[in-house]
Amino acid sequence: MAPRHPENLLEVLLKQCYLQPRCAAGQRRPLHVSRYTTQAAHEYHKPDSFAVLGGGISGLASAFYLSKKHPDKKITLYEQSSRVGGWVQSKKVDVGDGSIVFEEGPRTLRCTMPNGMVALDLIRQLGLENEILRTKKDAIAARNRFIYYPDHLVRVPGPGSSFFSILSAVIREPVFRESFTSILREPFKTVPSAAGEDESVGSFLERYTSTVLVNNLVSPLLHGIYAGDVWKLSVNSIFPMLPFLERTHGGLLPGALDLLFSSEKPALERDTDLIQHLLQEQPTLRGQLLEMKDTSVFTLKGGLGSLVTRLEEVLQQNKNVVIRKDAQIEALELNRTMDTIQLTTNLKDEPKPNHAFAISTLPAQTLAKLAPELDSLNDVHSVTVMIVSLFFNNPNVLPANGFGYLIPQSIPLEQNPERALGVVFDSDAAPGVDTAKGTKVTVMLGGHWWDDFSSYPDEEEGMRMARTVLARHLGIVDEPIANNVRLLKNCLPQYTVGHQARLGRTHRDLQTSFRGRLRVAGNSYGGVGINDCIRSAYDVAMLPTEGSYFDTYTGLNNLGPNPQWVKFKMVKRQVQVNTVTK
Ligand SMILES: C=Cc1c2[nH]c(c1C)Cc1[nH]c(c(CCC(=O)O)c1C)Cc1[nH]c(c(C)c1CCC(=O)O)Cc1[nH]c(c(C)c1C=C)C2
Repeated sequence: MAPRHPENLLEVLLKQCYLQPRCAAGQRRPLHVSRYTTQAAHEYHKPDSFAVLGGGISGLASAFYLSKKHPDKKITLYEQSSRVGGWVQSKKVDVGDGSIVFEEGPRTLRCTMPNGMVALDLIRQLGLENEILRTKKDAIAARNRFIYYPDHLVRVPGPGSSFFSILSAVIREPVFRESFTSILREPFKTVPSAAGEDESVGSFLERYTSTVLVNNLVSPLLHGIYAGDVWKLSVNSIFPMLPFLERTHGGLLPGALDLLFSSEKPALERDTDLIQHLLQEQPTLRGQLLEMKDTSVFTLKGGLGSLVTRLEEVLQQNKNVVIRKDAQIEALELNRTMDTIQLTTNLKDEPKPNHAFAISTLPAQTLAKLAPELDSLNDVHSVTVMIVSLFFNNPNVLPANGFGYLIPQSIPLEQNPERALGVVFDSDAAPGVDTAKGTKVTVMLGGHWWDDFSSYPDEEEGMRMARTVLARHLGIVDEPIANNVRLLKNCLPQYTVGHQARLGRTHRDLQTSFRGRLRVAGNSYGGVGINDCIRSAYDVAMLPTEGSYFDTYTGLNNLGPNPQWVKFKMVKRQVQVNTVTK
């Protein structure tokens, strides 16, 4: 399956860029007029102070980038709770012979291009590069990934697997056998020519394969990223390369073959722009990326919570940045006379702050409540996940080692009454975080399975469910010596069919109703991972805050339907970005 971002291709680009001191600039649009460096034609508005709404990773990163780009401006970050960091939180627990870190949200970062590049650069700017703990590409967690089907762990063959091991897996394992024979049962299926309409990932891939294959092999992947339903998530938003190849080649197969063998490779223009920009701005990033080339995923000493803790520290050291915790935004509107963003808050000393412009990193539906003009955002709903982590003092409690496993949608609920999505083998996936000897695992429950639920299990019930899953699936009946349960209510936005059209409408609504004074960033729009959030913060904060184009920037400029594609061509080890393909 094609990755969401053409990582391999971009890795090639980067490697070439490392080798060449100067990356060939795109012919289509010279770098000096890229969206990151566009200069105002004339100044007509002098921003005074800026607001950032929401203190999760996107809000903190937005405030950080704004403070770098506008060192003389006052920036106020408003966070409704008493702590910043949002879903990113690490809890250290001492157990007898050492300590363990429970991640209450995301647990690792990946060096994918280009968003991972921005995250890595942020880590460097925060002075955290020596805190990085890597899981190498040849580590057991990177090599062993499992699906649970129908009643046992099945190893998914990876890129290095031999033809015979794949063949033997297909013959032996029902999950593969049923998937592939189901395609053979539907050999004369007609694949309608692409109408350009968005559809679900499931329905797109079903046209080329089968319902059984989608349920068995694709749904678990989307459980692990979005905790979402493969039949509802949008193919245009999640795997944009697939419909692009279908559209431009009249089918997925010719498109995939072309991708494999052609010297010109497609990529989203917004991504190639960013790569070129970052490599020019931060020359040392090349070396850092090279150092990470053997890394599958990484975390930080103390867990990913160290990232938000450090961001908060750095912001607090900046006298121009104010972090207001326990600050509830009650209303948000454009003050048409002053051309500013007028907030109404619960703050006694600052009930009606006025800002030259604001970046909202609030969840889409929360923003839609504050700004009814942005009603398309009401449809970006989120799912709830319960994260149950358990630590056993037996270092060999797992029947197999690896990243962990995901549970496909094809497992009927009678066989998955706990509605588990998957289990992460944390001790393998992120080794080196804990000093205590033992095994740490995390059971993820809920997601789209809980869509219609009006209430969720409490901590005790969650723990009972997780232990039942571990006993049934892995035979683990040991008593954990430490545990942690966290309910993440509405933590993962769902990019369902029509997501990009919604973003297109929101972009226009932001322009007409807020004239560029309100921009958006965060996980509701262009990606749900930490890398995506940091990239969205970078994008939105780097846009000009004054000038003739100011009114048109919303943070969604390049995220709507019909994104711009470019083609790379390698010429004498340099990269040319020169062909635009619609
Ligand atoms: C709250 C739980 C989350 C689930 N998915 C995400 C979160 C925060 C976001 C996410 N997870 C992954 C990606 C892809 C990019 C990547 O870093 O590889 C994204 C955007 C992959 C992933 N899924 C799981 C792990 C350990 C990873 C690696 C990165 C990470 O730590 O997030 C496990 C996992 N995540 C979720 C489930 C249900 C699950 C099950 C085993 C939901």
